[in-house]
Amino acid sequence: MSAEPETTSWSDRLLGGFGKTSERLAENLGSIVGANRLTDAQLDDVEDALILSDLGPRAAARIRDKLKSVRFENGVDEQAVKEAMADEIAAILRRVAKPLEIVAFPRPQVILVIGVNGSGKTTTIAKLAHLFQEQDYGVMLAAGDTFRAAAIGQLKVWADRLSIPVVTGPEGGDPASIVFDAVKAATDTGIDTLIVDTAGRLHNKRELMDELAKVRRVLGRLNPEAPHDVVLVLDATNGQNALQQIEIFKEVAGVTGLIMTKLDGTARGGVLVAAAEQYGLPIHAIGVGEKIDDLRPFDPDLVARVIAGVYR
Ligand SMILES: Nc1nc2c(ncn2[C@@H]2O[C@H](COP(=O)(O)OP(=O)(O)OP(=O)(O)O)[C@@H](O)[C@H]2O)c(=O)[nH]1
Repeated sequence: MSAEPETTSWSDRLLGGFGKTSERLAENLGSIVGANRLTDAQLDDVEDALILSDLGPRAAARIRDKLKSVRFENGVDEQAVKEAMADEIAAILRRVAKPLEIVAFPRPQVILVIGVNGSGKTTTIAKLAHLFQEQDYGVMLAAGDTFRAAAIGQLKVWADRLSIPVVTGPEGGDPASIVFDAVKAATDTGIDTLIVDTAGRLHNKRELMDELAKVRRVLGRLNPEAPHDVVLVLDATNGQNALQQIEIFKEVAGVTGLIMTKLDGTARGGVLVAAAEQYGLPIHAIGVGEKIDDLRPFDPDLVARVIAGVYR
């Protein structure tokens, strides 16, 4: 039970983070009262509220369908409907909640992190590194985003702060050669996981695809299993555009899992549920702030209750 205070504060941060999302859902839901079943009109209202809260048409239709058969023993009211919604949102999220685990043998486990510029990629890499450090894993970073000098500098700053090694090259350098050096260094020094930053030039799909393909080829030469994970970082404030990014990066980079950031301060947190329902890709963690410990593996039941506005 020693983890209790930490868990509590994370729950509080989640509550703060998803506050706007659950407020939006409550606003759209309005007041609902009735006998033991939701009427068709009320089910329509629930479905609309879910869509307006960015949960997406598929998740909204699924939840509507499930709520149709729910019998509310103590009558229909807003709280009871929200509780029932929380159960169904949790069912959708449980299927995809999957923490990123270090299991590769031989080490290192190579994690490519991809995402458009500004999605929170670099910060997320630092937060992930911190999470792994907390679990006593040896972590190394590689600055594979050589497109912008600032990206390299930012990664170095985080590595210094966390006291972990980082392999960098010059601006405009070949990402594949940096990744090659990094894997060699990580292997030689017994590092458990190498987290690789990559460029996020979505407007030039061909170039990005070629670059990632080259990184993969080079990795494959050193370790046929690498990269073990290709994690797409998404900015929740982009709402439905985040879903389009999944579509494109799936095609370009073979995404194996997602991390959604900036769930704090946005009313669009419902997009997490839309992504889970629509793509079924593992969701490894969520970010609810700029601080180093603002990223955690996500607890689907807790997040569902926070979104539905029934936590506490
Ligand atoms: N509020 C909030 N801000 C975040 C979160 N994650 C990252 N940020 C901020 O978002 C901004 C962009 O994050 P970066 O990590 O630089 O994003 P990037 O995708 O690497 O972008 P470039 O460095 O431009 O390639 C920074 O100001 C971060 O502090 C989050 O979960 N919540």
